[in-house]
Amino acid sequence: MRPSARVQAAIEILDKVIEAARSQGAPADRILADWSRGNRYAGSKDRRAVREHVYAAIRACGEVPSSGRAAMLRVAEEEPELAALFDGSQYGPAAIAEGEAVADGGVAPEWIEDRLIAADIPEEEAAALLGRAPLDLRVNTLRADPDTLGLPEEAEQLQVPNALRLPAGTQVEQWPAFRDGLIEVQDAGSQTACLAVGAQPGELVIDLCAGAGGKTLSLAAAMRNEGTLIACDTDRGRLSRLAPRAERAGAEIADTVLMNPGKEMDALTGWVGQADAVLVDAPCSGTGTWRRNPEARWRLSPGELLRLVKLQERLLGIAAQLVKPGGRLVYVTCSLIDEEGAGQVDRFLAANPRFHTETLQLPLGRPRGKGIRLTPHHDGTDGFFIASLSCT
Ligand SMILES: C[S@@+](CC[C@H](N)C(=O)[O-])C[C@H]1O[C@@H](n2cnc3c(N)ncnc32)[C@H](O)[C@@H]1O
Repeated sequence: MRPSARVQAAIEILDKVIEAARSQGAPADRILADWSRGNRYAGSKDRRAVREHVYAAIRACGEVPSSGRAAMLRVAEEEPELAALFDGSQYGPAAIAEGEAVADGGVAPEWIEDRLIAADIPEEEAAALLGRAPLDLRVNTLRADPDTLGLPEEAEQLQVPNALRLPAGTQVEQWPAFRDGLIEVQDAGSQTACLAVGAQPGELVIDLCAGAGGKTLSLAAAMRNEGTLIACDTDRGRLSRLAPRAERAGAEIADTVLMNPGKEMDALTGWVGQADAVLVDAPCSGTGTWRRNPEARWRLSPGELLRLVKLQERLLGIAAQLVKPGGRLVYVTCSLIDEEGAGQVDRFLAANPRFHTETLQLPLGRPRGKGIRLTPHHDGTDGFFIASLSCT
């Protein structure tokens, strides 16, 4: 494909991404994959270039743009080489007309920017939310020794124990170390959240929102496969991905529990007041993960944020019932909005006098309210809020 044809393809894909964002349709990655399947003439370099154009435009536009072309013109305003490709050639985009609409820039829709400002996220921190995430690995200590693990590429050792960093886009899936479960792909912020749980061998630990088990596997390693680790979720598809991952990682103590949304306690009655630690890695707006999923900010609405805040509050209430006296409840979100983080914890503590805040000693992050906050700008990780609450 000629460079201008790649730009036109990206514009057409962006039109679909915009439509899908408005109607909560397919994510951008799926739309790109469909385009690749339907346009076999596009080689791997074409596909990579088109993808880069699409994501550059998504990152560049804070609000949902009016069209794919307006979004691409936003990028072209900053990049003269891209603007030159609007040349009206066959398969390329039409020449730029005078006064043509260009999408607004900015970090996010205004109402979200207001929430970030209220959460004391200054402009440069907010901009870093849209950078490119490196590839972080966790050495799986159930299978490997971090000191003797040889990897095919130079990996930077991070402050977080067992965490390594490789450049964005490194393909580790084919590495024997990955196939054999010696390493896991896991953001260093996510690894830090697991450290906050302080899971010990022999304990009963419940991962209430385990998803596909990214944190569960880390907890199993911290527990050295000794004790009981219960991984719960309401999403059958996600939870079903945990078992093969656990097998690869040699995480033998992880048991899964599928819960009914709204009736979660029905599946948890056996553990009331029993857990040494409960991790609530709550469903959230994901404002801290825009580096991986910049389109998420086009899909969030005030109503959806409110729904998530209420769900988080309910999940905290469930977790509180499971923690034994002397045990801990660790609350984590990958959001930087206070309503989902520091504010949520303040409300919980006010309503649950049995719980009080534990001071966390973590290798990354800064205090925020009664917890710790990690940001891409300050910590080089996804954005997280982490709080540890102990039960008397
Ligand atoms: C942030 S993700 C968890 C990610 C996972 N812990 C990891 O490290 O990969 C939040 C999870 O909460 C789950 N969830 C949503 N509603 C829930 C509910 N009512 N009870 C438990 N989990 C729920 C979602 O299915 C999703 O997997």
